[in-house]
Amino acid sequence: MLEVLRKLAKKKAHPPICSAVIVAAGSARRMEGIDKVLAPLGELPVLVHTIYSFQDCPRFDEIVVVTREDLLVEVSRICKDFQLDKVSKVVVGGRERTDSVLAGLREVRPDADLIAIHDGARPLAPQQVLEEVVERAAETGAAAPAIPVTDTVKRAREGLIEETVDRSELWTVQTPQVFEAGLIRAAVEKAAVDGESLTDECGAVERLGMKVSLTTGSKENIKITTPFDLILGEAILEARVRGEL
Ligand SMILES: Nc1ccn([C@@H]2O[C@H](COP(=O)(O)OP(=O)(O)OP(=O)(O)O)[C@@H](O)[C@H]2O)c(=O)n1
Ligand SMILES: C[C@](O)(CO)[C@H](O)COP(=O)(O)O
Repeated sequence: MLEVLRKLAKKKAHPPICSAVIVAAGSARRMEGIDKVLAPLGELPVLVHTIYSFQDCPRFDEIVVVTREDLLVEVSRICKDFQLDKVSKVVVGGRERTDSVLAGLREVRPDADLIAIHDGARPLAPQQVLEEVVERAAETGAAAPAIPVTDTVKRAREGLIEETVDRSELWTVQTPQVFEAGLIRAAVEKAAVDGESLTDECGAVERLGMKVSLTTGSKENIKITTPFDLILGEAILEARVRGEL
C-alpha cells in the first residue's frame, strides 16, 4: 500500500505539498511557572521563532498551529502581527499530545502529500534539518531527525545502577517528524482509539509495523523543557549572531 502511494507521489508533476502541524498546547509543567511557548527568546516569543523556521522554509506550503484554549486569541494575534502568512489555522489542542496532534491533522489541507509534526517548544531547528527530513520522507514515507547518544547510559533502580546499556544503537529523536499524509493520519487515529499515550509520532507509526528513517538532527534543535533550556537557547541565538553557528 505504502509502495503504491510512493509511486503515485513520484508520478505527480509537482513537488510534494507539505503541511506542518506545530503542537503548542502543552501545560509546561517542568518550566516552574513560565509559559514556555510565549516566553521571550532573544527579541521574540519562543513560538514565533518556531513558526518562522517553517515560514522561511520553501518546502512548506502551510502551517497549522495547535494551542491551548486560553491562548487561542493571543496566538492568533501573534500570527497576524508577525505576518506569518503560511499559518492557515490556529486550533485548540487536547490533554494528551496525541489529542493535540489529531486536532492539528484534522485542519491540514486535504491535498497535502506530506505532514510534518513539530514541537512548538523547539524554536531553533536549522533549515538544513527541515530540508533533509522532508526530502527523506518524500523518498521513504516517514523520517525523523536524530542525534546519536554520546553519554554512557545506565539502567538504574532506586538510585543503584543495574546495568550499562549498549549505546551504539541509541539515538535521541527530534522534530519535525515527517510522514506521508495517509500514514500519519492512520497511525495517530489508531493510537488515539487504542488510548496509547505516545511521546512522539514515530511511535505511532512504529506501532503499525512501519519503518521510520533517521536523518541528521542538530544539537541546536533543543526542546525548551526546563528554564535552563531558555539560557541555552539564548546562547545559541547569540552564537548565530556572531556567525559561530
Ligand atoms: N497535550 C499536549 C502536550 C504537549 N503539547 C506540545 O508538545 C510539545 C512537546 O511537549 P513538552 O515539551 O512535554 O511540553 P509540555 O507538555 O508543555 O511540557 P510538560 O511536559 O513539562 O508539561 C510542546 O510544544 C507542547 O506544547 C501539546 O501540544 N499538547
Ligand atoms: C517529540 C519529542 O520532542 C521528541 O524528542 C519528545 O518526545 C517530546 O517529549 P515530551 O515528554 O512531551 O517533552
